[in-house]
Amino acid sequence: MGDITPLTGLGKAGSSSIASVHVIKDKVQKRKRPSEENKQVVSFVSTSKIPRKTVSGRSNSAISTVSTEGFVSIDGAAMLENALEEIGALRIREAFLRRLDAIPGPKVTLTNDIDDTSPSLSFRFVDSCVLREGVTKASEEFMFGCTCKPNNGRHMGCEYTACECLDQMNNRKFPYIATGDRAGTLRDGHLSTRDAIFECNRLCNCGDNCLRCPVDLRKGEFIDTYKGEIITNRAANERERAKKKIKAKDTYLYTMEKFAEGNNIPPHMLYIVDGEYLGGPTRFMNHSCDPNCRQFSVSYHHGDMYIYDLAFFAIDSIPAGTELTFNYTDNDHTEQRRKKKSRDSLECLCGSANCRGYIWM
Ligand SMILES: C[S@@+](CC[C@H](N)C(=O)[O-])C[C@H]1O[C@@H](n2cnc3c(N)ncnc32)[C@H](O)[C@@H]1O
Repeated sequence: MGDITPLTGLGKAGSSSIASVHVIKDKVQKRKRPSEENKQVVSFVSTSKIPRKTVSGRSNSAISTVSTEGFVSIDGAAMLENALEEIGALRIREAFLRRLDAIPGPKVTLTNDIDDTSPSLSFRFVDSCVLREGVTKASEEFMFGCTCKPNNGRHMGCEYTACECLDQMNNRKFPYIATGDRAGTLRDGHLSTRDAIFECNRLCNCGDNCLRCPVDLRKGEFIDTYKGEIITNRAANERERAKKKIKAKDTYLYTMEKFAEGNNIPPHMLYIVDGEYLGGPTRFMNHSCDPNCRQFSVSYHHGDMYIYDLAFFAIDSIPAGTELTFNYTDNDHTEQRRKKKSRDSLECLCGSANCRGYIWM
């Protein structure tokens, strides 16, 4: 993607703050489409490694002085400034919590048990992607649904049938488990692949039970999709350049390149989801070299190779309170290892035993 390296995962800038997404176990309503509605309850914990930021943008360290008696003395003006900063930070947090409360569906909470930094208020939660200038979806006219019998005479929808929606899937196998304890979760056979998932859509004939209705965070469970502004490659380059100028480190760009190779789509034609300013809870998910989630590409419009869902699934059973992570560069380990350290290399702070040292080189 121009002067931005195409990524299977997230962006490429340097490292700074690390807010993270955690699971809080809760029941999720039975709903039809996993990647749109069966979002799990998550909480955020900021594990920021950057120095404390103040509302005024100045460091607090400049306003405390150590007296000869060895006590910390703070003058009146500095105390006032400190108090105002605290109030400002509190207001930001309260405003952010109000935004979290307003997210439809299961409760999302935010905690920061590492430091006193506040989340940015220039970020807003959205429940679906926002298409920006130059980005177009494939026309609905080209959308088609399957011709399976409603619920296939049972309660399972159209799995294990000649469902046309599976035509684009490797080996034509329905990717979800239909019955038992893990009903609705991704099959182990699929979890170990990077294969895209093609699902039924509103034009399909198969009925309401076709898809999944998970109730807990089990292995293979759908978590949520990555949401944000969908922008062109050119716009993404411009945004990256602007960020470089101000030395901003965190990156939230996610390139939709799953179907590029098979369809000869050149990098400059690809769309990118930017979750920095508009996004969902998964925009806070950090990278880990030993992740518990993986992103899968899920498509409903079988003719649209540019826009699809970036859906996260648990690749293990995840106990409540565990940070949700995924591998930003996934299968690119070998390629990453071949690369040399550069200005854009991002040191990995995941702390896992098999940490490869860098998220990307
Ligand atoms: C999508 S954001 C993740 C959420 C972000 N930490 C936040 O607070 O909003 C991606 C950025 O987080 C940071 N990050 C995520 N995982 C990291 C890791 N394992 N080591 C170092 N930095 C990480 C990097 O700066 C990266 O560009």
